[in-house]
Amino acid sequence: MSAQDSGSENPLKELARYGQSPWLDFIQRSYTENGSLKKLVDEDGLKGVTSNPAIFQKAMGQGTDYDAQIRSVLAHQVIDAGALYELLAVDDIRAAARVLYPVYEQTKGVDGYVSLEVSPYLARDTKGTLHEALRLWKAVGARNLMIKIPGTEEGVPAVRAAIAEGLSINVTLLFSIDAYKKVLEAYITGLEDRLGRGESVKDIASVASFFVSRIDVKIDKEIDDRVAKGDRDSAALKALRGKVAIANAKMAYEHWKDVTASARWKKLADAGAKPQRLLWASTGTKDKSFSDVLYVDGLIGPETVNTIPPATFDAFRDHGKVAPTLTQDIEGAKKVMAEAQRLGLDLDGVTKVLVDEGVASFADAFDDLLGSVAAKQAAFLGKKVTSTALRLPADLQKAVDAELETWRKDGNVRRIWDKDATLWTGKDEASWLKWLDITDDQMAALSKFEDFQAEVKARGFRDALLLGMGGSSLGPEVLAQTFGKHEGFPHLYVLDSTDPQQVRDFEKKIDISKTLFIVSSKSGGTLEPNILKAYFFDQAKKVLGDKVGSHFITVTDPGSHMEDVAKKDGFWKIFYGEKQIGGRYSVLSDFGMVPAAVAGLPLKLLLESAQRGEKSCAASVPPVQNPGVVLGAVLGVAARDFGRDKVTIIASPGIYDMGAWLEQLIAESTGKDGRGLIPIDDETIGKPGVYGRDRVFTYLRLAEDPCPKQDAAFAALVEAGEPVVTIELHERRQVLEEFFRWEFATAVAGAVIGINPFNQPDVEESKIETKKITTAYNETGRLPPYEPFAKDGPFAFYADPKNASALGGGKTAEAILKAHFARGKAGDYVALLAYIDRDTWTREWIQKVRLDLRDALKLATAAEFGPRFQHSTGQAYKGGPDTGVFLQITCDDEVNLPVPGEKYTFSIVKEAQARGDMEVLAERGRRVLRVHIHGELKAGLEKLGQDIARAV
Ligand SMILES: O=P(O)(O)OC[C@H]1O[C@](O)(CO)[C@@H](O)[C@@H]1O
Repeated sequence: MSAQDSGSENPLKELARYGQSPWLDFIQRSYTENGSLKKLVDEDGLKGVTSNPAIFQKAMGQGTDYDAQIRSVLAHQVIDAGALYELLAVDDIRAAARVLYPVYEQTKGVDGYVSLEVSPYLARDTKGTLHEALRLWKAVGARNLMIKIPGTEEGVPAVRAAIAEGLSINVTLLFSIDAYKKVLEAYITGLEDRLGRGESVKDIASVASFFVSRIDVKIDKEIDDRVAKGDRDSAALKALRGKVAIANAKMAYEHWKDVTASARWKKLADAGAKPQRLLWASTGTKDKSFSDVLYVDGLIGPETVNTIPPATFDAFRDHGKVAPTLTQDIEGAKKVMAEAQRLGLDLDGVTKVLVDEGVASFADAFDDLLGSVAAKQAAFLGKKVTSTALRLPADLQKAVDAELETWRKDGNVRRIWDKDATLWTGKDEASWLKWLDITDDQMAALSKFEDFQAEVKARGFRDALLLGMGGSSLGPEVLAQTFGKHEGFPHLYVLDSTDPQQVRDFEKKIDISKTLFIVSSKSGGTLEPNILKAYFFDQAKKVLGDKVGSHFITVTDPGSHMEDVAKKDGFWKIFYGEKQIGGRYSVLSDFGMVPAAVAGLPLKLLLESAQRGEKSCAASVPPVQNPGVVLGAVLGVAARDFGRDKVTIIASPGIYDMGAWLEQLIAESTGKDGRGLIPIDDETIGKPGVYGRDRVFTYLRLAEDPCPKQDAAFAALVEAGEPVVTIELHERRQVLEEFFRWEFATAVAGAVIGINPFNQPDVEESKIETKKITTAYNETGRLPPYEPFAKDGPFAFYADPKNASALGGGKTAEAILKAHFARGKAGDYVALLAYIDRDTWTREWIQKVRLDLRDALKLATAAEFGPRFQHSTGQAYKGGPDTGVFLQITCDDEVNLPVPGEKYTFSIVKEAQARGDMEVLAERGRRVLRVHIHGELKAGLEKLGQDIARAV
């Protein structure tokens, strides 16, 4: 017969007679909304509510309670999973606090509290905990709130500081008397700090959450194990089962009594301070052989709280026994403790482990919770965000899963956002991470770009020509190619070549008198944008006279040479880059935003898409749900553990140019120290049989305009068991989301393979070699001599002695090419490095040749134009894995153009760049051959293509 059936008082209510307040260790929106919580207050004398990450995980991770609010938040905000969780949690806490507020008033602030825990990730971080405690306190804004802080070594100083700040604190995860003593001391000292400053201590409350049942679980297990092994103290050990936790709690209470009786406390009490009450937590019975109300029945005493899980709460209402047990039989409790010590039960060890496990399990629960929120968010956003499907061979998938779990356990996503360089090589990585939150800054500065956009429109430019290399041109090129010309705005062209023919081609496309020139260079010292600026400034001056400067703007880092040039030449505007963002990570900084503004693109929408990318990769999004981490883990693990280091990028025709931007990002970031990923961009997809076993295929599929041929080819790859990552962009502007995601993924892949993804140590070398040659030319008017080792028809072949001798002495083009390509073996790649005009015809030509090579050799191929690729994939070719077989292709220039102020011409620069490139490749022991085409280029290329096809 239950206590209530028998007509006696409700045991829960009766607790009050002995000075104990029952709180509920549970919170759930529907429970608060449907009046269940209020009913407990009214009928059971409930006096408080506690929550923790595990409780929220149960509440939010399952069911649909929160769906309506999530949808409405997502309709108005671009937000990350952590911030979204917090909005929901804060609302829940506020709602529960409203229900409990009458209790708070009636008890004059002794009871009626609702607890909200700081992020469990901060359990070892004093500063972070305090900051978060203050932030949450403000966010909830309820007097009857308690912020929950773990009583770890690092948490204790935060408790003191938070108390001193006037917060009410619930100190959680206490298992040992020692830890509890420190917490009580922190509380008292915090109050004293306030008093010392002349501040009131009246409105502050605190509880110390002493965990009970978890101790028995551990100790009883130790007992059972020893008994099972036939311990000679078996009988004595068994007698302690289910007793140590309560005895331990009683000892804590004895300490509390001593301290609150002290003169030190009396001083605070006289000033109106409330004692920090002991709160019994973890009071659900785990061992079914014990009473289900063991940890309530046994711990009833004055000025204490028991926060009771719902099932135990119901059980206690039904058959709880109310008696002043906490202060009874203290001698017995002492004996239990002494006996435990005599028998060698390791209570100290157990309580230490329990703290670590407690921290870890709340962190696990929080990961789980944030993962559920992130997954829900992605599902509700639907086509507003890109979606990703992995189809990986089982062994790769397994390794990726393991990597993701390691990332979760180690909190690596947070380490990225915390700018922890030790995630990579522990060098200067932290100084290169401003790209992480640049999008938020840009959004805040939106009006600056919109005003500029309006000015550009008002000036009626017909064309815009961006001059830059690598990170300063490839992002803008994607924007220009993907979004096209916008009514009322100039046509955006991007020029990143020193090939005089190509420079001339662009000059012909534009009307100089109606062109806005964008000189784009982070360092401001890069050769190409400088000489291109010199050339076009000179040309424009002929047309525009003194007004020439008003047709030029620059995007460059503060203090750069280009800033000086722009000031001297009276440029219309100077936009600045961020010094803490490297070129290839700069597309969401002004390096992308300025050309986007010029081209008349919808800036807010684009930034919103970029922000979606940023938020989906936020510190709060656990690895499995984090699209940047997942992609980075796949690419990193595939390369590191499976030799699948050729990241093959295929994009739908509408967004094909993404590949060129990705090439630089991936290659320059990861290709160093003999390791890295080799991007294979725009290699027409073939049948599964044409590939080696060194690929990961990434398919950027534009769902609004897909290519059926690509779809079918990818389906065949999946069928054949190749690793395929399909990223679906539902609309074009999601390229901005993907910009961020790939930046993040590259940083992750860099950590997985163990390199610094933010430097480019090998690029500099070829620049130095180039400079030597152009300087020599300026001094002598001639290029240094350079002799081919063989000639055949229109072709002259060059190589350093080592490479030349490796080619076996063949004299014909076919024989030389055959010997060269025969050097490639499984797992290698072939790269065509063409220092020629990059136009439709040459692009088709190079594409055909690379496919001939791929299909014959079963090797991955790269088709690159110089000097463009030097600022992109060049780093990986020189510093990455030694798996490249390079054919450099150069030509006589039919057209040449002067470089104002220099003796050398564009043609000389291009030659110097090709030689510099070749020299460094050779010096690094790479397999490289140069073929120079004399005479007419098209005929020469056609013949070269035929010779290559015959050779392989
Ligand atoms: O913007 P800048 O400084 O002119 O540099 C252009 C490109 O050159 C590189 O330094 C490589 O040479 C890239 O990293 C960079 O994106």
